[in-house]
Amino acid sequence: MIRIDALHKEFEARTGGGLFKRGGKKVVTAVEHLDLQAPNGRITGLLGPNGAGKTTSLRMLAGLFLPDRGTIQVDEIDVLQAPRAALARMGVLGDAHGLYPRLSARENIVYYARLQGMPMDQAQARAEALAELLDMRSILERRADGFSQGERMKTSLARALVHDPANIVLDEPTNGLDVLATRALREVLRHLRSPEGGNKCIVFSSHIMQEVEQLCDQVVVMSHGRSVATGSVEDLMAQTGSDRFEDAFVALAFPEATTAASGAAATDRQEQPA
Ligand SMILES: Nc1ncnc2c1ncn2[C@@H]1O[C@H](COP(=O)(O)OP(=O)(O)OP(=O)(O)O)[C@@H](O)[C@H]1O
Repeated sequence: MIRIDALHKEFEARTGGGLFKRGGKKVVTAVEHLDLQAPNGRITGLLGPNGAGKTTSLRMLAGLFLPDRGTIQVDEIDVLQAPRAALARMGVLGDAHGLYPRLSARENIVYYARLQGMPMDQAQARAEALAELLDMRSILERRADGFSQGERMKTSLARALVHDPANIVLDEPTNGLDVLATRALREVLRHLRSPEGGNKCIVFSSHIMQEVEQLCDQVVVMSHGRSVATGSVEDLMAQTGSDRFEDAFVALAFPEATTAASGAAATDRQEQPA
């Protein structure tokens, strides 16, 4: 189970400048008071437009960035106070897959298992089991440097799952995948969520509505760094009075655009000749 409370992160970004001019600095609030609760046996989607703060939130969850404020707990272990214990309970698939190109898929997985303190025979057995689960037997002995995007994703996912973590965190996992690879990933995530797959707590970020609609039990909509709505796809559609999830998302994530559009429509109606 993952719980995030009042998470806040700002960055100092450089602005302007040029060959003969010094640039300035500007504070960017990437995540502002974010709350999220992701239970076990459920897939929670973090859905938001570009720049909403999804990656920054997941990086803080994975212990890669320190938040300015707020708390993150993984199975009730505080990520800031006990990062190693919290990370041991998490499998993280980041945006940069970071495989060792000279190692085979098997060696990449086994190496990571050994870093987690797993004995060699157990690490090899785990690599075999994950190759079966992720349908990657045919690439297991190949070096990673020629891998396609889908093959890289599978190898990275196997590496993230090597220690059988109870919590799985994925940042835009379907980026660059074709329809078959996307389907395969969806099936794996559904399996991991099920009692047979271990009732995992799965959190993934996306800006693709269909992805979230098909997979998530719960959606947290992010906009401008904040969580602006939480609920099932049906809840969010009912909350916004929308027939389509895309409309619900636009109404929640871009309220200013929706208000402006309905204002313009009202003006148009008033200006219609009788
Ligand atoms: N290292 C950084 N320095 C300065 N600004 C940053 C940094 N990392 C993120 N930001 C800013 O924080 C905001 C949130 O970025 P983030 O990458 O978390 O969004 P996102 O929802 O993952 O977007 P996308 O879907 O485009 O990947 C953006 O305005 C981004 O420019």
